[in-house]
Amino acid sequence: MPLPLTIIKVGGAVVEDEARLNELLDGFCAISGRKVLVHGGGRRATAIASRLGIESTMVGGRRVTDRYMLEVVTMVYGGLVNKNIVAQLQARGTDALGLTGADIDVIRSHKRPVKDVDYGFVGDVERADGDKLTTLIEAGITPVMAPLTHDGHGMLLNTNADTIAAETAKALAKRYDVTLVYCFEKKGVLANPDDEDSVIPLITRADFARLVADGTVAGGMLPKLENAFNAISAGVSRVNITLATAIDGRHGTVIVP
Ligand SMILES: Nc1ncnc2c1ncn2[C@@H]1O[C@H](COP(=O)(O)OP(=O)(O)O)[C@@H](O)[C@H]1O
Ligand SMILES: CC(=O)N[C@@H](CCC(=O)OP(=O)(O)O)C(=O)O
Repeated sequence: MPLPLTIIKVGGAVVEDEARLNELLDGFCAISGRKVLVHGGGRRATAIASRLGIESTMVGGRRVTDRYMLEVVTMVYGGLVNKNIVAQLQARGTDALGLTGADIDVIRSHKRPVKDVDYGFVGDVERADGDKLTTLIEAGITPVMAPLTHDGHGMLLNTNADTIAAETAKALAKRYDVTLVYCFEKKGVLANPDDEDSVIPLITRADFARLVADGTVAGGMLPKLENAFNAISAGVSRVNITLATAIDGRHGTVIVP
């Protein structure tokens, strides 16, 4: 029986809010056994870019990234957000190591080809290195992954954090019994986005298609669900979308293969 491993992905609204982030990090540290934290920080990047006079454009929940925005996200995700989370985990006695995809070549990608939309410097993942992550994890280290990847030719690329979480989960599912938890500021996937308590307990692919078609699911929930289904179809044992203060797997929305 493979050993259990938990991957928690924390979204931008929680990263942005010190009290909520602290609560999430307390919860993360309380999880026993092997674990990985993946963070976003999209809202922080939008705010800092705006202060620098750079406007943000999102298409289908993903950021269009020109060379100036790439500089901003590199600083914000790889520096500000990642290093603060690592320091907070160290303060709680968790031996965390912050990684972008370029560090130890852990996530390789290529620049997304231009189709209907030119996303600019956005990376589509080719592979995540489960072996190197396993080496770190088995040495007692907790990886903290930022939403940046690289192309192997010196170019950093912006990659949605939900994708980083799914690709990391898939790579680690070859060795571990992986639970992937997407946590954010809502209680789960909502049947009515205006009603915070309208959590859909369980979603199949057919439900997802219907929820997109009727507009119930939109924006940042699109990459989250696309990645959630990708993960559950590729060997990840459990995928859950839930509130950042309810990461024990007993709340929120469960993704069904
Ligand atoms: N049906 C839905 N249920 C919950 N959230 C939804 C739904 N449809 C769209 N959303 C939006 O998706 C957002 C989550 O996406 P995003 O902001 O990218 O989160 P994260 O930073 O956690 O990845 C929610 O804050 C909400 O506004
Ligand atoms: C290409 C792309 O969309 N990259 C994302 C990466 C950060 C992210 O996903 O952050 P959240 O989890 O907070 O949404 C972005 O720049 O917004």
